Amino acid sequence: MIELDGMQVRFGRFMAVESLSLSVPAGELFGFLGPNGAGKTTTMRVLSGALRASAGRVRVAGCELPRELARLKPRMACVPDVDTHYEDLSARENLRLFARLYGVDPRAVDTWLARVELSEAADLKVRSYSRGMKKKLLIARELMHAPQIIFLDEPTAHLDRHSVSRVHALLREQVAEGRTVFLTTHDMDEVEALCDRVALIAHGRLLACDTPARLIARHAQRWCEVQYESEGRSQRLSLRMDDDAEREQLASLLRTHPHLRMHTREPAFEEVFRSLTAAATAARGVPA
Ligand SMILES: Nc1ncnc2c1ncn2[C@@H]1O[C@H](COP(=O)(O)OP(=O)(O)OP(=O)(O)O)[C@@H](O)[C@H]1O
Repeated sequence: MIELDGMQVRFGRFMAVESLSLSVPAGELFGFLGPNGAGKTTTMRVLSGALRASAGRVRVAGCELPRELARLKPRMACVPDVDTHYEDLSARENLRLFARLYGVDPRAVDTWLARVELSEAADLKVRSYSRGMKKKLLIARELMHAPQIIFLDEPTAHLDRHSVSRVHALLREQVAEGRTVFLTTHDMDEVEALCDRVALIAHGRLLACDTPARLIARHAQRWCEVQYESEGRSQRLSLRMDDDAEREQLASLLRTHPHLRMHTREPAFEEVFRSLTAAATAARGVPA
């Protein structure tokens, strides 16, 4: 559904994305992650046709970009990280307007208002909406025409926990129906809960691409939290179980402190993100 081959984006002499190659099949929920300024939004703008790549090949839903953008547009949705509503219209009026533009059955408007839990507020002007409500309206507006490929820039930023679950459920429904979802996020719990696969970029370069579970197994440490008494004082230590010296230190403590308390900490995706981005920053000679 998405094929990037050696895609580059330069702004003047600054290289924002450097030779990015990625392949995302149909029906996948794909997360695109990276620290601030990594090149995520820039990449998404290229994929959705808002920006031309400086080099490389870009293919989305069978359309070669930028040449076949007009053919891609009706098959695609793009939920940006800024609101683009008509603020002086109500939510219902906004959706009706876009339903007409997209050639969608107007009855879908009420269905989508209900799906994003905005039925009660449907006739209020969007100007009075909270940021979370505006984001949910934007998602409804963009999903209403059943696009094959859905791009979302931080779709759950500013949403409360209940709304995050609602949006996650909606996105899972989309992929269950064979559509493809490509989203950016800074929320590492969201990555583990939602994404089939993720790509991690920093400084415009791809660092890793795999399932969250495989990335955790490969890049996250297993920790053991240890608590024991020494010279009348309580001591706490976090020891890495993949490090020979620290494993030996634990064995030694177990011999000398039989009442030691310990528990293992499950590795989380947060640690994959931290370790890979810190290594990428160090490789550029910049202090982390
Ligand atoms: N139009 C532009 N002109 C010049 N530089 C730009 C332009 N757009 C983006 N950049 C630069 O390209 C780099 C990547 O920006 P981008 O917005 O893609 O990052 P991001 O990964 O989405 O970051 P964030 O998580 O903060 O949203 C940044 O250094 C940014 O300043």
